[in-house]
Amino acid sequence: MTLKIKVCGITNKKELEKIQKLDVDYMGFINVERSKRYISIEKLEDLQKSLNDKDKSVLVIEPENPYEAISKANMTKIRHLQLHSLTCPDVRYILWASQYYCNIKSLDITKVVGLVSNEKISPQKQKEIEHNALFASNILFDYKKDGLTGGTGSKIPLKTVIKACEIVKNKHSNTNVTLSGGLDYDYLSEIKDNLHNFDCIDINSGVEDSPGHKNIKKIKEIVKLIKE
Ligand SMILES: O=C(O)c1ccccc1N[C@@H]1O[C@H](COP(=O)(O)O)[C@@H](O)[C@H]1O
Repeated sequence: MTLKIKVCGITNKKELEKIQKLDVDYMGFINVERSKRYISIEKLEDLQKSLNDKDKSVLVIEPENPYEAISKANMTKIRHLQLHSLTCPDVRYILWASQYYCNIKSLDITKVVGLVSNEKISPQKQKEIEHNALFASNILFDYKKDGLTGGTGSKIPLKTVIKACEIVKNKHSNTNVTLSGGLDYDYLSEIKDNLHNFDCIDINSGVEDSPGHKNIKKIKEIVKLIKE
């Protein structure tokens, strides 16, 4: 299977239109207030009108509870959610309640799991990864700093994230794994031979001129490196 590419943190129509012409599989819109790439639900709805393939949209959120996640999926009609908060039972509830109450059939959930820079995965972290692998359709591994994930621009040690990926696949081989955290062209070139471990890569701050402003040339170089 070819490695998929998600470009995250798109904030404006001009860049969206250029990015969607590239061989990119997913486009992420960040509705997390603490983010420098934050966009409101209203702006997001407007951007969605310029998208040729709405199935490529990913709504990146950090909800306080499952109801907030369901409500945002309902409002935006985006069927891929990337959750930077909540627990496994919450994810289960979102999947059930979105079908039961909102008639949302196929909600696709990416659960973000934060990893830190020390190389060992603790038994507790292993459990967290295994539980998430059972309920989410995709696990996104990101660098965790001060208890938070998202937009840190920092890389997870490769050994650690490959081990984490093995834990997911051993628990539930159908669950996809996305590599994230400070990915840029130079790093991706360096680790190219290890990318077969993952289903998708998520590029964000590593392809920007400034937060929320994507450098199309940098994205094109990565697309060429991965897809050609
Ligand atoms: O990018 C942000 O500002 C952000 C803030 C809050 C939640 C998620 C955010 N982005 C996601 O963070 C990862 C890694 O980004 P980076 O490559 O380290 O900049 C990526 O999945 C974005 O989707």
